[in-house]
Amino acid sequence: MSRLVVVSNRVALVEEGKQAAGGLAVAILAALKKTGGIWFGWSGKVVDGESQAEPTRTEAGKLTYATLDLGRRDHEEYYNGFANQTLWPLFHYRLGLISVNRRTREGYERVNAYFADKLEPLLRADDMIWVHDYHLIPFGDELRRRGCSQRMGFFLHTPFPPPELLTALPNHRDLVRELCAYDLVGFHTATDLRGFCDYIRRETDGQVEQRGAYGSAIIRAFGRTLLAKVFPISIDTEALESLARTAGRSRQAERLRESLVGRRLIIGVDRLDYSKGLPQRFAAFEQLLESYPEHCNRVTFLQVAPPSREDVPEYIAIRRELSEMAGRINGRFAEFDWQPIRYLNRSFGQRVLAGFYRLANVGLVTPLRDGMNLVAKEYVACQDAEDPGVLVLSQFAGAAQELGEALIVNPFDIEGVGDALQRALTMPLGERKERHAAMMRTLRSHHIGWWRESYVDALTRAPYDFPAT
Ligand SMILES: O=P(O)(O)OC[C@H]1O[C@H](O[C@H]2O[C@H](CO)[C@@H](O)[C@H](O)[C@H]2O)[C@H](O)[C@@H](O)[C@@H]1O
Ligand SMILES: O=c1ccn([C@@H]2O[C@H](COP(=O)(O)OP(=O)(O)O)[C@@H](O)[C@H]2O)c(=O)[nH]1
Repeated sequence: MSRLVVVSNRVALVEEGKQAAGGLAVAILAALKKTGGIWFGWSGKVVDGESQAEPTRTEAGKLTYATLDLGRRDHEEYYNGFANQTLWPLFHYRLGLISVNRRTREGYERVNAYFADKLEPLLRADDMIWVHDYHLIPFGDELRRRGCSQRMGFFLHTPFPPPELLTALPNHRDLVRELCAYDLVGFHTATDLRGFCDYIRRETDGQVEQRGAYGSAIIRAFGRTLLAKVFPISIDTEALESLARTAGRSRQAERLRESLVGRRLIIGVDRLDYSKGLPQRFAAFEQLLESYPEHCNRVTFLQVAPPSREDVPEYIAIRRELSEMAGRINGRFAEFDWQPIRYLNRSFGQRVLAGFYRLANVGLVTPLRDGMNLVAKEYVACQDAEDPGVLVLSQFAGAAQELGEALIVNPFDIEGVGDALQRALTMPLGERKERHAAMMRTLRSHHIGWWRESYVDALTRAPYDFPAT
């Protein structure tokens, strides 16, 4: 079996014997432990001056972590700049928020080239290379320029926008050409795959041949043949189910339960990101209290929102906006013994979250656009099958394409989400159980191991030499 080399912007260094945080880290570690290999990327540290000259290597059995500290300028232009102020809003359909400038684009290309310089000497001829996310689109092309002919796959964790939006980016063609340097390009949903195929058809001389029931296409473009395919990421369903059974009785979950003194609980858990639709969500909760005043003093909304990408101006703005909204709504509806919104700018570990999900009558997941949204899946997996809560889910989260039994909402329709909350809070047990059971069937078959194995299996078969039709 070939060795696997995983490349991602963030590397989750896990101490021997300790548990990795987050489904993606668990999946990648499981894949790497099987085949042995390297996990390469940014260390998460920013240093004064230049980026680190040589990677720091940490050995853990058959696995080597190779990480690089980024210099301040590289971090600013590559991560804060082009990745998070251009590609992130563009890929989340937010043209009004994109900033376009040559300096950050050059920084992005420079850091990708520098990463390729540092990984190339560590590679073996029969390695399989799996690159993750929008930070690293040019990375495969950079390796190819250095003569690397190994099998290379890319997985995009965000949405891929339709060509009408993508063409707002200067030099958009270069970015898509770089994507075509990979042998396999994975997306979360059929919508994302369609955006990519439409771009190839409309903006290049390339050809698209659609295949497969679940969504895949052979792409011939820029002198290369590659497979583009849908691989919806998921969670470790079984592990979360068993975690939630005991986590519901943990000290923190008990404290939360006691603090509610019999009130119902709505929960939201998101990075503090404008893509997550938090202002609209707060407004929808306000709408619930306004339209259905019987819930006043009977329902609490807990929103966990750890700050994210704090150097980027749009993230500073959304944080201010949400604090003001929470203050205003609480000021309007609170009683001396009840605070309607508990808004927390901090993160919690998976075990605590599992206990909180288990207690919550409603999981409220309303992004304006989201690649997948693992929180939606985690909420469902953590419910008690005999008395499950209800998932209210945005139609614009990738997860909605699999979890059709959730209450699917349009997050821009504040009154509609308010009504969905009312429906969720009053849904009869029989309907709750049916919806939950159907979603669990999906999550049990499409779990994180299935995602990882399907992707690695497809990459193993590269390079693709499909006969032209
Ligand atoms: O690394 P950060 O800048 O702190 O951001 C955290 C991650 O956010 C994004 O997550 C996406 O991946 C999830 C798993 O596939 C998916 O469910 C979600 O919809 C996406 O938003 C980002 O794409 C990651 O690279 C970041 O590490
Ligand atoms: O306080 C928190 C908030 C979130 N998460 C985890 O972070 C991930 C968020 O993934 P998702 O796909 O929902 O969104 P992203 O942040 O990747 O855009 C999920 O596994 C959450 O359980 C966490 O561990 N602690």
